[in-house]
Amino acid sequence: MKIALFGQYYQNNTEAIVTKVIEVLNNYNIELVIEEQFYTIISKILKSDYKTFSNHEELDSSFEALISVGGDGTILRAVTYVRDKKIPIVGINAGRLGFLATVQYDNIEELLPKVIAKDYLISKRSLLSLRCEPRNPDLVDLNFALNEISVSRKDTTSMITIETSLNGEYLNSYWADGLIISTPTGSTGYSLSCGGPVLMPDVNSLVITPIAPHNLNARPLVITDDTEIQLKVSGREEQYLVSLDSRITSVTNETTLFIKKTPFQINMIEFQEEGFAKTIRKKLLWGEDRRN
Ligand SMILES: NC(=O)c1ccc[n+]([C@@H]2O[C@H](COP(=O)([O-])OP(=O)(O)OC[C@H]3O[C@@H](n4cnc5c(N)ncnc54)[C@H](O)[C@@H]3O)[C@@H](O)[C@H]2O)c1
Ligand SMILES: Nc1ncnc2c1ncn2[C@@H]1O[C@H](COP(=O)(O)OP(=O)(O)OP(=O)(O)O)[C@@H](O)[C@H]1O
Repeated sequence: MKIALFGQYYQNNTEAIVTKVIEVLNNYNIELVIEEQFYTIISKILKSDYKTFSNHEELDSSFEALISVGGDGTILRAVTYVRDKKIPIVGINAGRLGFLATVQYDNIEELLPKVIAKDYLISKRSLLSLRCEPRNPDLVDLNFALNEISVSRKDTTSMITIETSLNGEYLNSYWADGLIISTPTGSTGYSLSCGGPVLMPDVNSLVITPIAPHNLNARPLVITDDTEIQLKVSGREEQYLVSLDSRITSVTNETTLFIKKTPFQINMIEFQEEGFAKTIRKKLLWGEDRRN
């Protein structure tokens, strides 16, 4: 059995986490294949040599899982390796919030054997893809997002106007700092900070959330996830920013954006004892209100 390991940083707890992961996998004779740059930064703590991978083409369905060591940002990056290959992803939280990275250091010994035994649930996560007209060379390869695709103003304090249509039907022109098109997974990220609703991860919906809209009646809107969203941005500056999760690029005002669900989903490993409801209580602190 083969498992991939991915991370981006080496900090205080990296050694403890990686050592524990290797110890558990060794006990089960699992072949570990480590992402090349992560391998370089953790090589000083490794006691043997490992095979590496350096791009998405080197991962395939022969991998039983990918372990991401870090925070949510690291999981978002891990997704760019996994893409449509269906390799289940499990995140060990070495960061701050770790909303998507649900395994804590103390649970590694208990939960990793469950990954090996496939004793887990798969939470299927939808993603968004972006098509630009005219074509944008920056957005040819990595044109998908697990959390959200957003547009926002660039090099100006002026608002932008985002003319928005759904399946070709005009919806609204948002006059705002920007607009977020969020997946259910992303609903607890940027969209939530801008007043959007929390969606359960498996609902077939997307959320359109304006960022600081000056049309005060503009509110976050939940739409079905088979909708194609078309955006046309105008503003004082020639360019605006488009983000796909943590990645960002500049786009000119003449560009029309078409956003829709990708044909593939990401398989997130979910343990019975660490479901979404528990994550909301723990990480969004819903459980802290003890009045009832
Ligand atoms: N004002 C905001 O809340 C804001 C602004 C920009 C980006 N973001 C989020 O950050 C993501 C990019 O992550 P990064 O690490 O590059 O940026 P970052 O370093 O600014 O971290 C963003 C924070 O958002 C949290 N986060 C990310 N995805 C989440 C999710 N699905 N549910 C709950 N929390 C989540 C992370 O744990 C982290 O604490 C974006 O996809 C976006 O959702 C949030
Ligand atoms: N492999 C790692 N080992 C130790 N610490 C890490 C590792 N990866 C990430 N961290 C710590 O977590 C921080 C955040 O990591 P990352 O960018 O993956 O997540 P994030 O998007 O900021 O989300 P979160 O709030 O969940 O940490 C890093 O700055 C670092 O302090």
